[in-house]
Amino acid sequence: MKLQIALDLLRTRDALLLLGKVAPYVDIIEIGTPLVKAEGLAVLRAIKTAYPEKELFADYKTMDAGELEATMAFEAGADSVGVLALANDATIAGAVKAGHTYQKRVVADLIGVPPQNRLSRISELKDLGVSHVELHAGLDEQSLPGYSIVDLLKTISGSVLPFAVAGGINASTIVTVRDAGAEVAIVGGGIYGAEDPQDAARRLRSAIK
Ligand SMILES: O=C([C@H](O)CO)[C@H](O)[C@H](O)COP(=O)(O)O
Repeated sequence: MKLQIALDLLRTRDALLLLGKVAPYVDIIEIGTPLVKAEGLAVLRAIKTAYPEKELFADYKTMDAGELEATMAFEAGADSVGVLALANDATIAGAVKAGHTYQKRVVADLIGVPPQNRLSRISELKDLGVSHVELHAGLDEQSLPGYSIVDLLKTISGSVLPFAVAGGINASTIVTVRDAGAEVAIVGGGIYGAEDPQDAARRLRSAIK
């Protein structure tokens, strides 16, 4: 299983400072939605230039204009881009088309897809040419009483596509995520919110190696 850091920060400078401490422990660098909204395409260029050997994921959460937004991300250096699974099939198909054009990856983010609909939507996404999905409880959902990553993981069992998982993963839960069959564990707050982000990243890496 790969480890992806979600840079949900607001400044490129802070993202680069954090990466200076944690990059050796992660496989994929995610430009978080708040960061790309704050800094635009320049943050993709800056981080790809600083870490050309790392896979760069642009967390666009695209809901419309799939081909255009994916193209923008790919041309700025992203190796993969996120489109919302809730988007219209035409949006998904547009993003997939850009992925083929640039030979890069499109990940469909299941955030907001009701649990009972997830597996059927994954099958539809596969038919639309999507190759990877993300099982995702966002920051707001995580803050609700009773949120449990174990319950989240139950809803992906039987997926016909490889999946990443995001939803408040930390050093105590990452092994459960791996054992559920995830291809990628995405960790944001568990690293950037830790007292010692480098130690947090090191412990996450050693838990799954
Ligand atoms: O995608 C995310 C969220 O929607 C804010 O943009 C996070 O990057 C993702 O949830 C991972 O972060 P943590 O849940 O803090 O690990």
